Amino acid sequence: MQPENQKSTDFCFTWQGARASLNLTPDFVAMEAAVTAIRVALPVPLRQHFDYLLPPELEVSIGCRVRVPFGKRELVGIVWQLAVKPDVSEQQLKPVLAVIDQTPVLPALLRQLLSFAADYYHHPLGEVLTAALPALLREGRPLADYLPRAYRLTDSGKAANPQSFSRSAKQAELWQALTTQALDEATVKSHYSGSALKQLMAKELVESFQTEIAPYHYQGLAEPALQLTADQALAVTAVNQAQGSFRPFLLEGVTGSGKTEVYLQLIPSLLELGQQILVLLPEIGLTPQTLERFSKRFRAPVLVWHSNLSDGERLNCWLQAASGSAAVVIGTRSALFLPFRKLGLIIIDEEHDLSLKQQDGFRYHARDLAIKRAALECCPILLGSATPSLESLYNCQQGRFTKLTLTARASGQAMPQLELVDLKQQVLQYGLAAQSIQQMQQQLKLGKQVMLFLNRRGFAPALSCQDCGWLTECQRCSAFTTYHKHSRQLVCHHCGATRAVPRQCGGCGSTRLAPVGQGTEQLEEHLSVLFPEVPVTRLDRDSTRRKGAFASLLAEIQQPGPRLILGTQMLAKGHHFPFVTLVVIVDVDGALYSADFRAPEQLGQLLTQVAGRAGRGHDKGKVLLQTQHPEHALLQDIMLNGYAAFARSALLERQQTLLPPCQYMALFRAEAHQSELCQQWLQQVASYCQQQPQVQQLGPLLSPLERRAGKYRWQLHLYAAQRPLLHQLLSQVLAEVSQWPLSRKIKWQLDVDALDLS
Ligand SMILES: Nc1ncnc2c1ncn2[C@@H]1O[C@H](COP(=O)(O)OP(=O)(O)OP(=O)(O)O)[C@@H](O)[C@H]1O
Ligand SMILES: [Zn+2]
Repeated sequence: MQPENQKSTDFCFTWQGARASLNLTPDFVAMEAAVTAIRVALPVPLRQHFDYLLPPELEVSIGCRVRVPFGKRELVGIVWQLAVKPDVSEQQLKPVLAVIDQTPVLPALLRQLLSFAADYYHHPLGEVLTAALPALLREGRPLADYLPRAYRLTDSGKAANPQSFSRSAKQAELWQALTTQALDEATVKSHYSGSALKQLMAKELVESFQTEIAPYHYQGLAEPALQLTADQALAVTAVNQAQGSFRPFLLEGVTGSGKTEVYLQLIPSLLELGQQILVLLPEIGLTPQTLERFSKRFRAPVLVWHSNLSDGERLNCWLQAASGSAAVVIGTRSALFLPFRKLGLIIIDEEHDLSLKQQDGFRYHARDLAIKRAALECCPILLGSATPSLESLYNCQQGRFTKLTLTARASGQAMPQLELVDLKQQVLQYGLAAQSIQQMQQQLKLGKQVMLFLNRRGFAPALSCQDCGWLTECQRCSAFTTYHKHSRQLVCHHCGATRAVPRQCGGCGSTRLAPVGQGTEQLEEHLSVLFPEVPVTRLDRDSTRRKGAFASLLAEIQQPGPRLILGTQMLAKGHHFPFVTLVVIVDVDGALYSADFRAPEQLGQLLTQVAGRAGRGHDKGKVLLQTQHPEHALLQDIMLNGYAAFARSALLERQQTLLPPCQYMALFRAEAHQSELCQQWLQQVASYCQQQPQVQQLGPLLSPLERRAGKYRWQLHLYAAQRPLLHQLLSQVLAEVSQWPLSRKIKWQLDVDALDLS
């Protein structure tokens, strides 16, 4: 019989045993004389292969890191293919300098995912790799350096005479502790003297050794689960039944319907099996509350992953995912590239959120790649939202996703009542209608909280001259500069340029400059005039800049008692505000007439999400929507029929107008100081693309934000009914583009499934 402890070491994570624990295919090949070159993925933004000679004394597996010469530099890359016929002549091949890993750091499944991503987004593999590997691994130190260490007595340590420490109590204390057991690094650091350790090691009485990271042991629920509603129970059963197979689900649950409880109840059965769960969130801001809810529920390690972690913390999370010692990882976009040992389920909350798509460099959509990952892992994936994207709804319609619905709030509370406030011919007080102020007063008097939504940070969108009408503009962008009263600056929200507030008008020299329009900073000031007794909490990018500020402002809101909460779209994202009974949407009119075909969808989502913050506790909620256009079809539709019906008709419209998600799209962008160069370059792309008449073109067009940071911006849209057709054309264009001299004079990008058309 196998002893118990040996069984558990089989599953333990050591780099010697990493191949087994990372589930790798046996692609280790001892290099033979016949092999010509190996292909290495390097972290450089170039669309080409990099082949190297492997000196006969070196051995390497696919997925291992190697150090190679690159121009005058040395780079750390990942072996991607063995035994390739090199792209260059044998004389030009340079040799690999060193092999860093004995066993792969990138398992086969992840390599497959990254290759897919590089192909799909037509992005250089090297940059895809950079997004996927923690920074410390890109530095090229052996992994063993990062594994946890522990301390134990050497043979002479064991034989040491206790009397010999009589002059050092601290050494005696540590030695004594080590006589009973080895101690891990963290324990030694927190409980014992560092210098005592150093001295014991110098005397060769104590030695350090590398320890293993073991898979987690699930110890059950830490708090009782809630009794599910019938809808919730159906959803949980459906996803549970798909365990062990790839199946995408969309959970469309109205705000406050208890989607999180569904996520929580899917997890225990997977933890029993030792599987891991990835929870993707669109924003860092949502990780603390989700972490709290998940770690309170399970006696199993729940980790977070986001860009605010230090390099060391990220590597730690990466190692724990790889070793199976992390049970649940809650993370933003790039968590989808973690090397889980056994992934059993992926959950994406707020799946409609645009932040799930990376908007610079490697422009991937975390939702779409997560679906690919689930397919590779053979596990279910659950996308949750109160306002699903038209993409996901379309996938349900096409039978690719299974739709699950939660139609009512879990608390039994009715959905908030929506009311349009017509601003025409009204005298407003600080941008608020008399009716809004009166209802705010009423709720505050009752001790309730009121939330005001205004999607414009700063004091005012611009300063204007009261004599000649001159407005403060950014010198580098086609945009006005926002007046920030607190920091006494004009800030461009597009390029970030700041300058001191001018004393005089730039047109006529008058000193009569005044703010135009209202931002959150100004509304905050006015609210404390209107309601001097009531505390105001403002949540926007400026008020949450300081580390920890966001969490402490959220904590304020969780306190009962009258309060005014004011903020930008930050407020709309998945937060649970139990004491808010009234939401006032101060101004949406700017968003009603946008040229972007996605604008109505996004506004519908935003309004529904903001409205969904009302009435989540015991008291019923109400939403006031202030507008100059109460007759606008979108507002009427949302108000009378709700998001689900609105989305259905929006999708129909996309079908009729041949727009995504009913068509596939890609966008070329060009930027340069000279506008004509961009236009010319895109024209060249457009002409080339004409060879494929089944791909429709729109443009080249000047982007809605014509100039940013001094550069003019143009775009060319491509649409096709069939994805392969579009992608084949894109590959052909990209091969051409690299040979055009003009390509070096401008900055260009390709954005597949572009969401940002600004
Ligand atoms: N079955 C249940 N019984 C009682 N209360 C529940 C149940 N499920 C969820 N709740 C409670 O309902 C509230 C709202 O749940 P939750 O925050 O999960 O909603 P949500 O669907 O994620 O909302 P949103 O989309 O607005 O973020 C929470 O306080 C939660 O504890
Ligand atoms: Zn600017």
